[in-house]
Amino acid sequence: MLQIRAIRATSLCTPGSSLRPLAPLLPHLQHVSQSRQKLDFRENIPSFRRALSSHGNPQPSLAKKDGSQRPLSPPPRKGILGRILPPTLVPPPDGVTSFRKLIALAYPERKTLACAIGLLLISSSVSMSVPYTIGRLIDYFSAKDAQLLLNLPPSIALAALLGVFTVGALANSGRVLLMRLAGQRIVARLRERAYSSALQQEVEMVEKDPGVGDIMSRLSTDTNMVGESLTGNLSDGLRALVTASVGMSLMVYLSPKLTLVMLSVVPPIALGSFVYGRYLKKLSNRTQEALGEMSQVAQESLSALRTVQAFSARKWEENKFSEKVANILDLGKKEAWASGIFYGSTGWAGNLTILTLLGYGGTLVSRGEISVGDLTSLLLYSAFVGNALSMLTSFFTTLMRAVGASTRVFSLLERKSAIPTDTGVQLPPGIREGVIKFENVSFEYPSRRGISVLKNFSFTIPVGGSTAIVGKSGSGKSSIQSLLLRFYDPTSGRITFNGQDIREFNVHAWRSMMSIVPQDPVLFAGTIASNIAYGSPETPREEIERAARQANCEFVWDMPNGLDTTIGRSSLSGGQRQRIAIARALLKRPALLCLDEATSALDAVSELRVNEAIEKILESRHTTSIIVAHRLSTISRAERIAVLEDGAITEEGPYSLLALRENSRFRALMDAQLQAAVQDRDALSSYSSSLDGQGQVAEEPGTGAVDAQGVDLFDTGKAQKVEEETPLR
Ligand SMILES: Nc1ncnc2c1ncn2[C@@H]1O[C@H](COP(=O)(O)OP(=O)(O)OP(=O)(O)O)[C@@H](O)[C@H]1O
Repeated sequence: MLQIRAIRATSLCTPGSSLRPLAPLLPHLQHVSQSRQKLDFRENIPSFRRALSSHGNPQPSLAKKDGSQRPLSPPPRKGILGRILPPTLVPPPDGVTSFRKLIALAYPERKTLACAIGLLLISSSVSMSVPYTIGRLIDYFSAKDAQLLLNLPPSIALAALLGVFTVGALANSGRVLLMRLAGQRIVARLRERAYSSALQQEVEMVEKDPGVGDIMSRLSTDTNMVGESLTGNLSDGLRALVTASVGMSLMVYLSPKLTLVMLSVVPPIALGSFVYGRYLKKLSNRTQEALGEMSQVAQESLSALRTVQAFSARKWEENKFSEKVANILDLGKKEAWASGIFYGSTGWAGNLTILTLLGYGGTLVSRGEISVGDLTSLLLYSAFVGNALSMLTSFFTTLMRAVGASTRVFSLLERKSAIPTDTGVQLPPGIREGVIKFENVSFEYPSRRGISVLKNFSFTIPVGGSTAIVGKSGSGKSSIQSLLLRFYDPTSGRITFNGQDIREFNVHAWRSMMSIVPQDPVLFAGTIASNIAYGSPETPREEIERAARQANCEFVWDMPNGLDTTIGRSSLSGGQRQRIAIARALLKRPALLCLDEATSALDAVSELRVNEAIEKILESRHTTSIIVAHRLSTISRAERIAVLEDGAITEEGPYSLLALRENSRFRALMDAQLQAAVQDRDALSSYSSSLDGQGQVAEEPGTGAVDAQGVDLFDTGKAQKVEEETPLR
């Protein structure tokens, strides 16, 4: 997930009937929680609202001060309720939609679930026969004329009962097994789809809002909750429903009067369950959000453990994490209180019912209206029914949690990226080369509206050759590359390729022509070979090897397993990672290469090896290279230089021209490096003379400054490499 930019760049790219009366309220519950929390990105990310309006949202909208859009008129209210009730009372369709989507998720498992439900009916029927059988047994042993089972001899009747119970137990095992299997498959599908959707989102959404931690929690906890509620919970709910309805019918059959007494406690419990379920759903949504924030904090600090330890910031990080944990704990406490009160009061109501049944039932027995066996069966059935009702409550609360969790999963699953990946035209076949133009491009980062990075930026990148973009740190050099790679789209203006707006191209097709060498290349867990062939696992071994040699990855052959050496995120040095990234880029033979040179200083030999590798790319006439350059040694190798200041190009031309022009913006910008180069040159001269004339250093033309590889940085012709050993700095 953290490596989403790299991945992008390589173009990888009928609920229980007892609940039916509550169904119309579900959307309302959901609406309440959505309005308080950031459950749905579509409602909460200004960039997403903007994206909706710019990607075919038919609703006319007005721009708000913060740059977001607000609809000109509220969406039309549909349905009879919509026309009769005031807007605040009309349940929004989202909740029901989520509910339907949940059911739709289980659809592929319909056969397994149907079998499981069949087994459930068998096992429940067997369970429901137990209280009746016990009643018969008691009457059989206490009264001489009573029958045990269908006038059968006792031994056969007992054997038949044993057989029935065995069948019930087998059916129950089968039900649990099938439900769990279906649940796991639903979770697996949901995770795969949600992950795929996350990989297709624009980088801003994944990197910033809601962030990696939140998405991870959607992929793990939320999906699990959804799968569990659709299978295990659904099965338990159905079982409870069967138990409650069959139990109740048998109670009516045994004694309608006693059943009526029991029913008097059901409505208050049902109401309590509903209120409790509502409250729990709200808490559950907030807990999931808080968990996401906690993961985000942990993920951030653990992935930067070196920095945390180097700055002895453990305590500080612990405090940040504790804050998030405390938030979850608070919510957990609220849930604990609600559960305690709820279960305590329902238990108390249950016991009161049993007492009433015993008192009133005893009177009926003494009057001879029912037998002792009947009273026993009734008591057992009422326990069964009470248990089933509490299971229905937990079914309802789990379902509410699942609806909350599913809203979070669905909002990720169905989110359309601000940079759509499934639209746009393919590039005309064979067209790999073309002039790229930035036409009056202005750009602001979605997370920093109001702060212009580029202002009316116009710039032409000719076919082939290399262009180095230089400018102060933060001047927007990398942003230009991000726009080219379509990690973002311009706020206004356009970027064209052969005259066509690049937004019209399918983003995968566009990116497949490009390659990047980022400032701090990311390596994935795997072998060096798999990292070089990233995104193209079928690449022949010889090509991988050739690319590695071209990119000067000679260090690979010093490793125990060469290209098959397993590496991780940080198991190589910066210079080595850059060279692997260059090999990766060379292997792709891109039409357009964006290279963001590392700012960190490399030792002279590493710099030489990296620069030689870069030069291989620059030499390719089939690749147009755009280099965000920091080191003079790299800048001097580019054919053209563009100086970027205050979001616009202030100077453009070949290196030889800009380096020698008095008062050029380029010289002002690179002054410190040029001075250092002159000093290096002096040091080099005295070192050469001390070697008794062994080292030859070019004196003319230019000012005499050379870079670490002996390239004359003030050469008025194309920078020439001095034929000598790499000098020491
Ligand atoms: N993802 C982002 N979200 C918000 N602002 C950003 C983001 N990336 C960069 N910026 C800001 O945009 C401006 C330009 O950044 P950019 O990385 O393009 O500069 P740069 O010239 O490449 O800098 P450097 O040479 O230090 O790499 C900076 O002010 C930076 O803080």
